[in-house]
Amino acid sequence: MRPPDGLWRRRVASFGHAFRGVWAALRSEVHLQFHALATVVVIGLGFYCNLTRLEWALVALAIASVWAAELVNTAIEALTDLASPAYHPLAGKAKDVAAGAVLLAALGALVVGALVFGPHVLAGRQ
Ligand SMILES: Nc1ncnc2c1ncn2[C@@H]1O[C@H](COP(=O)(O)OP(=O)(O)OP(=O)(O)O)[C@@H](O)[C@H]1O
Repeated sequence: MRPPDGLWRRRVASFGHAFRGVWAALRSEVHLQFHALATVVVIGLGFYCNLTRLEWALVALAIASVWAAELVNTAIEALTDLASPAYHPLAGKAKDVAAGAVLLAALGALVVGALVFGPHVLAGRQ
């Protein structure tokens, strides 16, 4: 069923807000710029290694989870700085926990990268 026009406009606007958020974070966060570079390198390597569909799916999930964790971390950092510019143990906890989410996503991506690309690299050396 087709939603009313106003609903479509709101949905399109929501996408716009979301892309604006990604762009704003990308411009301000050096970590995200590094992720962008790493994403391009990994995708290039994926084509070079001729990954299977399942391998691409794992790599895509790993890339997306690191981006998602980094974006949430950026949002929590901004909110924490707004709510508590002065030192507060809870503000520190919020930032540390958010950073922990990025760390776990990055470790997971590292494992996926090693398991997916490792055999291709080893096969290439034989
Ligand atoms: N308002 C605060 N109150 C208490 N501790 C804080 C506060 N702000 C930052 N911290 C502590 O300092 C650490 C670093 O905070 P900071 O805001 O510099 O983030 P960061 O990890 O350097 O991220 P980025 O480099 O992306 O800005 C936090 O993880 C937290 O432990």
